[in-house]
Amino acid sequence: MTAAVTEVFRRRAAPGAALAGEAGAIAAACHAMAARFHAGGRLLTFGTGAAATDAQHVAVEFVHPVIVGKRALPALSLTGDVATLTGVGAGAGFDEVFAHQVRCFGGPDDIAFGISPDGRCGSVLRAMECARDRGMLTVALAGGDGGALAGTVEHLVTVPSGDPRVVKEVHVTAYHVLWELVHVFLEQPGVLGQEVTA
Ligand SMILES: O=C(CO)[C@@H](O)[C@H](O)[C@H](O)[C@H](O)COP(=O)(O)O
Repeated sequence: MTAAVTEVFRRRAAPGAALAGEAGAIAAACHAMAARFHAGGRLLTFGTGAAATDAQHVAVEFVHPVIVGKRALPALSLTGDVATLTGVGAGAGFDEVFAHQVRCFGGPDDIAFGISPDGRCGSVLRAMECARDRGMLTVALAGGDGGALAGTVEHLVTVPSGDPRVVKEVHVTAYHVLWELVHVFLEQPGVLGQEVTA
């Protein structure tokens, strides 16, 4: 293999290892998400570009688990309705496309789950501000230092890479891990009121 090919594979080694430093943040996020589901809350997911379909992937993992026998949990992606996205975008600007839906659908027991590889996506940030104002739990996946999301959400999981391709690839692993750990906590409701440590 040429050095260039080797380098491409080196950057993609072990997504789980890339998240090792985030274990505590992931566990805390899942514990808080499980508590919201236990209380009857729902998950609203969003992101732009490739993260829009990641948001849909996250929602279907919860609504229709790929692991047979796991409980279905209420989740809705805010990225799939073209009429709403284009209507709100044209009328209020693209930064409002998720915030408007959060205001319509989000309640205080719910969870806002945003994905932005650079942590600076305006529509994700606006939605998180609205979600926080409504008392929703705010959880985000980002990359690098987390960008502006770092100061905006309660639970941030960030992939320590400056390469957006690697960040996006590791995000898939991150949200599968998040889904799995939410179920671990939900299956032991006694731990939902306790402090969680990694
Ligand atoms: O998502 C893709 C393609 O992978 C891009 O086309 C797109 O411009 C951006 O990366 C996405 O909109 C994500 O942006 P951001 O959340 O990192 O600001």
